[in-house]
Amino acid sequence: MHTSIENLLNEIESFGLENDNIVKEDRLKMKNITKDTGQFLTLLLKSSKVKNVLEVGTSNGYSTIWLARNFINSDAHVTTVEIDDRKITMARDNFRKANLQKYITLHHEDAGAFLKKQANETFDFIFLDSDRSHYVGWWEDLNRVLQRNSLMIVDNANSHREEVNDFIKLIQSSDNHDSLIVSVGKGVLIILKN
Ligand SMILES: C[S@@+](CC[C@H](N)C(=O)[O-])C[C@H]1O[C@@H](n2cnc3c(N)ncnc32)[C@H](O)[C@@H]1O
Repeated sequence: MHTSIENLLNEIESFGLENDNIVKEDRLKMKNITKDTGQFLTLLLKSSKVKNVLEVGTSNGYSTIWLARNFINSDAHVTTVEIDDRKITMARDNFRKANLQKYITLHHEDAGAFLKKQANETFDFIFLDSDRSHYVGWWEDLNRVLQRNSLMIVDNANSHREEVNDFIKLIQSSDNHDSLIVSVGKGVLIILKN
């Protein structure tokens, strides 16, 4: 890993953990992925020919940097969507510090509205880490914009199982998808669209 990006990731990780311990309001928490989830995403991207990642839920850009740093000197790209004004500002600042702006497009928008506007099979990897109450409602569009033989990764499958349970059941009932929950970080649901 590029040393300055590694330092920046460590800084953002520490900031997020400290911030989320102090602030009471849910909206103000960073809720970043764990470092091992970042490493897991890296393994998946490095072992594949993924070109067009969609991340739903940017926060301050910690997971986006984990994703985009794999694309340095390539033509692959991360598109990421975040609704919160303050987090958009923080993410933009962190992408600049990481010098990864050219590999990232940040959309300041509701993810549901964003998904509706995307063409079929636009993305060959999706990382879903947003407001879990919307996942079932977003599924049709998430599935529509994902290419076949591609992965969608969903965080918090163990830490917030009750909130993602209906979504997990929906995926498990599909004949066109294989899925598995792995105990990395907060629990990661891996979905393969066949
Ligand atoms: C768990 S945090 C994302 C953490 C980030 N992936 C990371 O690891 O650094 C979830 C984010 O989703 C955003 N969010 C919630 N509802 C959203 C929506 N409808 N559209 C877009 N973003 C949304 C929240 O503001 C929050 O920043």
